[in-house]
Amino acid sequence: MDLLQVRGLGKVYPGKIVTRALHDIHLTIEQGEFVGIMGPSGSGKTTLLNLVSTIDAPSTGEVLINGKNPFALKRKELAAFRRRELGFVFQDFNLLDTLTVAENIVLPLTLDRRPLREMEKKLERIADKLGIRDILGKRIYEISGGQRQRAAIARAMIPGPSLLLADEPTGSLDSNASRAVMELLEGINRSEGTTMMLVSHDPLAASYCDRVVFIKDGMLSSEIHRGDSRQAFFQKIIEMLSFLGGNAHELSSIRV
Ligand SMILES: Nc1ncnc2c1ncn2[C@@H]1O[C@H](COP(=O)(O)OP(=O)(O)OP(=O)(O)O)[C@@H](O)[C@H]1O
Repeated sequence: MDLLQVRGLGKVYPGKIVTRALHDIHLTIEQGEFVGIMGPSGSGKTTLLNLVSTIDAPSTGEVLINGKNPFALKRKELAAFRRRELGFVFQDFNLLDTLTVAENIVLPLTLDRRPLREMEKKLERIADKLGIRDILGKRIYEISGGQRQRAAIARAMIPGPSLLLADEPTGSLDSNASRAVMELLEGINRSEGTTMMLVSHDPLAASYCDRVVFIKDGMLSSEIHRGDSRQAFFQKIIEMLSFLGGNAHELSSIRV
């Protein structure tokens, strides 16, 4: 079943200099698929993620999530749709520093006014899954970057979203923490069947996906599938990035 359908999507940013950031994008992501979006700086990756996540509205075309067009919803319905159907993971974690890990994780359920018992049960389950049970009482400033990202993933996953959207989730992490975070995302994708879309410059992170779609100059340029070997996929991703071009610094942080 198709979880995400992007049809003829385009985005033009108006202004003194008009920027056509995306042009006629067609992309389908199946239920349970883990898809990476890569491309040179300025190619339109974040714009695509912002349109799929309903943060920004398209200039042309449409986005369907579970067959529903979120842009057709009223403001309140859209807020509820976002809270229940979509999970977000960001490079800089977006956690509230003065709250505990547990308070941060249950925040989406608190906003949805879920019963306390349900929150506790879900918190326990997700904390076990992400290996952060022993830090639930700590405040965000007391934990490491890798632990912060795990807490952010737990917060994104606790409502049971249909689609998890991750924007450079390893961008602030060292290679060991990056690997651990990607293994967790891959594990959740496999065990919970959550569909995932990841935007990243990091070939290591992208190599955990089932498929990587490349964007260049606001258009889809190609896609490659993982197959059995993550190592071979990693190599293919690097070759494709070199082929597509971009700035040298984008490839300078490659971690094998
Ligand atoms: N709010 C905005 N207003 C005007 N132009 C924008 C806006 N956001 C992005 N752009 C432009 O749209 C194009 C695509 O930007 P986008 O951020 O989607 O690229 P990206 O692939 O995510 O880049 P990076 O890898 O550097 O994050 C760029 O030319 C950018 O300058």
